[in-house]
Amino acid sequence: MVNHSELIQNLVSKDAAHIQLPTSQLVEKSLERGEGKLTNTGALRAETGKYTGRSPKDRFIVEDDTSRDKVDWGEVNQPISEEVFNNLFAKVVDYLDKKEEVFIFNGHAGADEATSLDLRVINEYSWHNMFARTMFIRPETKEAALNINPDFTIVSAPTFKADPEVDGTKSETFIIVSLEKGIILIGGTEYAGEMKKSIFSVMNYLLPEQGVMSMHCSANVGENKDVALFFGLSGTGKTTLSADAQRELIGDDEHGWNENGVFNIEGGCYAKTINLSAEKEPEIYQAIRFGTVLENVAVDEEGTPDYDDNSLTENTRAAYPLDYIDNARIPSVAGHPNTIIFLTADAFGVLPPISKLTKSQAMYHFLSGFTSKLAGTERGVTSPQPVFSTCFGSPFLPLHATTYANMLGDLIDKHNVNVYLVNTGWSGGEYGVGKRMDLKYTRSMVRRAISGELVLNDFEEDSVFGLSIPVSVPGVPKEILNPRNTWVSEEAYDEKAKQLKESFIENFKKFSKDSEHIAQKGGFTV
Ligand SMILES: Nc1ncnc2c1ncn2[C@@H]1O[C@H](COP(=O)(O)OP(=O)(O)O)[C@@H](O)[C@H]1O
Ligand SMILES: C=C(OP(=O)(O)O)C(=O)O
Ligand SMILES: [Mn+2]
Repeated sequence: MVNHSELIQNLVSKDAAHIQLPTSQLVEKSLERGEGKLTNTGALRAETGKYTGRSPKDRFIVEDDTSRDKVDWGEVNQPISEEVFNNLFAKVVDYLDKKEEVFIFNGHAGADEATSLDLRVINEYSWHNMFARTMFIRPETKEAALNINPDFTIVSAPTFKADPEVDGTKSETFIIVSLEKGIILIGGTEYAGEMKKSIFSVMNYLLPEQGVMSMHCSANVGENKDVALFFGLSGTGKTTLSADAQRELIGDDEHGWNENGVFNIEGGCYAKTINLSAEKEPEIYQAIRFGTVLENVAVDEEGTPDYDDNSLTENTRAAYPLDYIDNARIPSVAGHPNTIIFLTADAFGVLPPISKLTKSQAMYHFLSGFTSKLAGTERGVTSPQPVFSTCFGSPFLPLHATTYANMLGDLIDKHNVNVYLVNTGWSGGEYGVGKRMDLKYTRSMVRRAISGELVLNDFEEDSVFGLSIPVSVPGVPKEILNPRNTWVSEEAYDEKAKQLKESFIENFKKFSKDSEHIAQKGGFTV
């Protein structure tokens, strides 16, 4: 019998356990241990070796009495036995116990106190602990942190490699969530994003049970208290578009929505830095300083980061505390959203750059979750791959998609929310022919949607998907609004659009008969 809490307690009380080190000491430790390098921005820079993105094929949920009847098992939520988990857990803890040092952070996930999760992160690496300290919510004092009795504990040992034959994993890498024990076990990968996304998955399991909607979205709020949400799979623009000098940032990736409004789950942001520039993304650029962790960013001998260099990965990242964005709202809590934006990076170049959705179209597109997996965030993805990622976040959803969709539908109704579909992907042809939508145009469109001006607009209906396309948006060339006009050949556009529509229909078949009415109202027949 493995006594999990006793084993964790042994690690925590070990002499060489560094508990709740402040950022400066974590930076010092990381440098002293040779884990990273200080850049001339002040940010700490680390490399993650061969895993520069998430490893979804190595992610499991323990199948036990708690999870068995609740989790939507399948390719995303792969079951693993209690026995495999227990054996591996004991091995990993023993492995860490033999290390000279371990790093421990206590904190929270969820800015709403009623549903906040108390957590502890035990790391082999100092820079990982700095990442955890940056990305989760930091308790106000060290004393408060030490008093935390965690609901969930992450145990991360990147240099521990599993032997699939012996350990029952699929490879040397594993991310295993035990909902019953409140433990997340990570080994074989140094990609720091696994930690934050595993806690997000846990919140996506726990919040709906408490009647709270959980969402893979960014959020910001304007002077008039108008809240906007941006849903989207990785790389579609959640972080970029939510950082806006004219609006307060609530958070860039994970939120809950309860009877009072929305709240951030995290205490930091995790921005993509590929091709980052001060001109295009000033808020993010200036957030890269002491206290920020740069992951897989190329740095020259003088310590200057080169954000255009993708030699290690497309998925280069910066993790910084929320308050490094000037106008961040902390505690990150706000009222009910007025506008919801679904971000899609359409690699076919077929969907309009912005369209207004009816309530049922919104439900249809939320369940479909059409977008592309962009290069880098998941292992093995090197060019945009069209994908249907239900709720724009299927890798992180333990429950059935309709649980989240029903909750969102009720909230949209209740709060009379305007919903837009925004294509931040390709225009003028598919990937390889056309080019990615210009960020400044996307920003203009999004601003007009949020300000409410677009609702008053004239719309034309697109013939393929029945989407309402505004006929004009100030600051945006008219000819790009209807994608059909941007292709060299209209016939080629029609052909591609037809193909995309068919894949929408095919994909929607996975939902039950109950969802058919959504498809029909969404402008499709199943
Ligand atoms: N039209 C556009 N809209 C949004 N982002 C764009 C656009 N064109 C290029 N990008 C780039 O795409 C990336 C979006 O990444 P990010 O905002 O981090 O996505 P997410 O937070 O959804 O994972 C950024 O590197 C951004 O500069
Ligand atoms: C960190 C990730 O997501 P995002 O790009 O949405 O922040 C991820 O998917 O690993
Ligand atoms: Mn992001």
